[in-house]
Amino acid sequence: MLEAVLAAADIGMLVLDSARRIVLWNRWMARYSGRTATEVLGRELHAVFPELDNRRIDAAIAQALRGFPSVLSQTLHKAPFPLVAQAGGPRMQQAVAVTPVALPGGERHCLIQITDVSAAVNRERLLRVQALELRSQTFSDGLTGIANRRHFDVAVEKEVRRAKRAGTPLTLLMIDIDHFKAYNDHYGHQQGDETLVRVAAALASLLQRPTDLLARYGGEEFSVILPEMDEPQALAMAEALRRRVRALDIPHGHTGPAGEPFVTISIGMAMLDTAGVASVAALIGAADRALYDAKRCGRNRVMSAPHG
Ligand SMILES: Nc1nc2c(ncn2[C@@H]2O[C@H](COP(=O)(O)OP(=O)(O)OP(=O)(O)O)[C@@H](O)[C@H]2O)c(=O)[nH]1
Repeated sequence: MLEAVLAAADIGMLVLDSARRIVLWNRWMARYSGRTATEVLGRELHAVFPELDNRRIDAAIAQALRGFPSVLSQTLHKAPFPLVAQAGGPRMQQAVAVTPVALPGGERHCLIQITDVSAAVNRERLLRVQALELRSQTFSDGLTGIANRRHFDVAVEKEVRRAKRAGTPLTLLMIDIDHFKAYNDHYGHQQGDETLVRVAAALASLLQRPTDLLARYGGEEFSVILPEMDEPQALAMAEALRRRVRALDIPHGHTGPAGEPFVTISIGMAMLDTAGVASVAALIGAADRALYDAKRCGRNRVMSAPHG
C-alpha cells in the first residue's frame, strides 16, 4: 500500500541516509529527473546530481540529519534540482522541503520533498506584467498615449511642492487647439482624433527632459509642466511648441477670416514664482486666464500670466 501511494504521489520524494546516500526514490523523481530508482539507489546524492552545487541544500540536509526541518526559499532557490516536466523543456520551478526522519533503528535520515510550482510561478509573472500594464494604463491617455489628467493632477501637486521646497521656478502651460469644434464639424470626429494624436506627438517631441510632463488635460486641451526653467527659457519653449504644431501644416479651412488655414494652438503660461500664486489651483487658474487672453487676442499665440 505504501509503495503504491509513493508511486502515485504527485510530489517528488527522496530519502537520504546519514551518509547522504539515496535510499528512497519515488516514481515522480524518476519521471522528472530521467533517472530510475535502480540507477540511483545506494548512490550519494551529489554523485547523482553533480550540478547540485547548492550550499543551501547541503546546509538543509545537514540540518535535517541533526533533526531540524527547513524549507528552501522559493525566491532564492527557484530550481535547485535538474528536473524537467518534458524533455527539452525548461527547468521545473520547485518548492523544496527538507525534513528529518527518525527510523526505528535510531539512524537519522533526511526526506526531501519537491513540488512543481512552475504554473504558480508563471501565473505570478503574468500577474506582475499585467499589474504593470494596468498601472501604466491608469496614468496614460488611451487616444494619444501621453499622460492623462490623473497623471497630471498627481504630478503637478508633487512638482509644486518640490519647487516651493527647493525655491526653484516652475512653469505651467495650458494649451488649446484653435477652432477645434469647427475642425470636428467639417472634417469629422475621426479625423479630429487623428489630429489630436499628431498634435500630442509634436508637442511631446520637443520635451526632452525627464522632469517635463505633457498631459492631455481634457478634450482638445493639453498641459505642460516645466520644472526648473527660468522665464525666458519657458517662454522660448512655449513658442517652440506653438511653432511646431503650426509647422505640421494640418489644413484647417474653417478658422474664420483672421485665422491661418492650418491647425494652430494657443498657449497660456503661468509661473509659480512670478504669478504670485501659492497653490496648484491658483497656478492652473492663472495659466487658464492667460490662455483665455491668447484666444481673445487672436489665437495661435503664447500669453503669459501677469507678474505678482
Ligand atoms: N475629435 C475629438 N474632438 C474632441 C475630443 N475632445 C473634445 N473634442 C472637441 O473639441 C471641441 C472643443 O471646442 P471648443 O472648446 O468649443 O472650442 P474651439 O472650437 O476649439 O474654439 P477655441 O478654443 O475658441 O479656439 C469640441 O467640439 C469637442 O467636441 C476628442 O477626444 N476627439
